[in-house]
Amino acid sequence: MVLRWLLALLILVTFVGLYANEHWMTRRLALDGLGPTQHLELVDDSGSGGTSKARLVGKPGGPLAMQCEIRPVYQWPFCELQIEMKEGDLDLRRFSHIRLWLHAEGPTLDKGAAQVRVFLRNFNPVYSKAAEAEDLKPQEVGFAPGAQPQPVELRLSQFVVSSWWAQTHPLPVSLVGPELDRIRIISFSTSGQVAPGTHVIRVDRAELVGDWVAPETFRLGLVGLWMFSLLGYLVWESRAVRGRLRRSVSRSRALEKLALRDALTQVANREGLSRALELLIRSQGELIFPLSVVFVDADHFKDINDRHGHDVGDQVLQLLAQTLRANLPRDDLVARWGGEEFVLVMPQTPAAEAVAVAERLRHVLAHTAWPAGLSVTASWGVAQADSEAALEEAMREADQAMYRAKHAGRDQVISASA
Ligand SMILES: Nc1nc2c(ncn2[C@@H]2O[C@H](COP(=O)(O)OP(=O)(O)OP(=O)(O)O)[C@@H](O)[C@H]2O)c(=O)[nH]1
Repeated sequence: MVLRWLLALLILVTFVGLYANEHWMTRRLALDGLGPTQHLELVDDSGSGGTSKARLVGKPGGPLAMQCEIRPVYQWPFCELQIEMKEGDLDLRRFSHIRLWLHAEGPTLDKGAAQVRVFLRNFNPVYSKAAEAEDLKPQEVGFAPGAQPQPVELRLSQFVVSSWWAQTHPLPVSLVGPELDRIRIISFSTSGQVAPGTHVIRVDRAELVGDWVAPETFRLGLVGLWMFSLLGYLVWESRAVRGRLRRSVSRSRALEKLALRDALTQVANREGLSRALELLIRSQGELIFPLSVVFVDADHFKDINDRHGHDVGDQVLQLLAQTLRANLPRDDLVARWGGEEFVLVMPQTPAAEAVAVAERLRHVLAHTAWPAGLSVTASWGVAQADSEAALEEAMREADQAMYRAKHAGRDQVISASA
């Protein structure tokens, strides 16, 4: 469930992120010639021997507007509205576009729409020694604002170094191309082939636009996020699988323990006895021999069931098992062989010693307080095994000895060797 929510969240983050990167995560810088950072200046060809005249028009607080009287005195007459960066040059590599709402009017030589040139002037100590406007490398794009829908969006990569400037400023090959890292002046100028007369250039709005995070980088980040999440999921999943495995192993061990124990008497069952013997032989080897096997069978147990009921019979079996278990050393094994029959396995015990133990147990049974005031006795058969190979035979002999005890009148111990 949590996983589904996380997946839904991840998909949401991806879509919102892509949309935000496209529409909201943009960097903008208004070029308005206002404030302490931008300084507005008008330049015309009077500095180059011409007589063209530029002046600011329009209301204060309104759009930047320049009126220019072009007079064909200087060879390349022009007027230019410059926005100078007063507090440090602009690194335009952080932007991708310049967006312009521009208006231009005036006579043209070809009767077409009035043209404007947009300049990005870059400072570089290699060629900007005097730091005058003409020493800044101009990179330009020219177009007729009236001939296209507004705003006009120019990619910064469209700007090329002005050829007229390159001719008078020979540069090493490494510097001949556009440079956008230290833009000091952004300007709007009349076209290079301008007709004499009155011209107006109005900048209703201008802004530099860039991405906070480049779309390629952002998408790469999203791919990284998905990969990271997937990796996290795989780690989490493999841990969960290991946890489940651990739990199921401990559950099956618990079940195995249950399967090896007799449910009624809580001592080992036949399978449990055989596993315990295997373990004993594997860990102790021949050290467990001589080993004695004792078969114990409750006497007249059917009568107990018949006279007092099955429940009392069960209680007798439980008490018999507990009494045997409680009166034997830890190393000795007690198991229910079936019905009212039990087996005792005594490592490092010769038959004579086992007979003595069985006798002692027989006396304990005689003094035990049985349910329903019963007196419960048992018949005992003892046999000795001297090696692993002799174990099965010893079991058979002990069983037979126990039957001999039954036939001899019950409530007694008989050794196979007797
Ligand atoms: N209450 C109870 N009775 C059981 C259980 N398992 C076996 N019995 C009963 O134990 C009785 C064993 O009877 P027999 O094999 O005739 O042996 P016995 O009556 O003890 O006679 P001897 O062994 O010859 O002394 C049967 O009646 C079985 O039903 C058990 O788990 N609970």
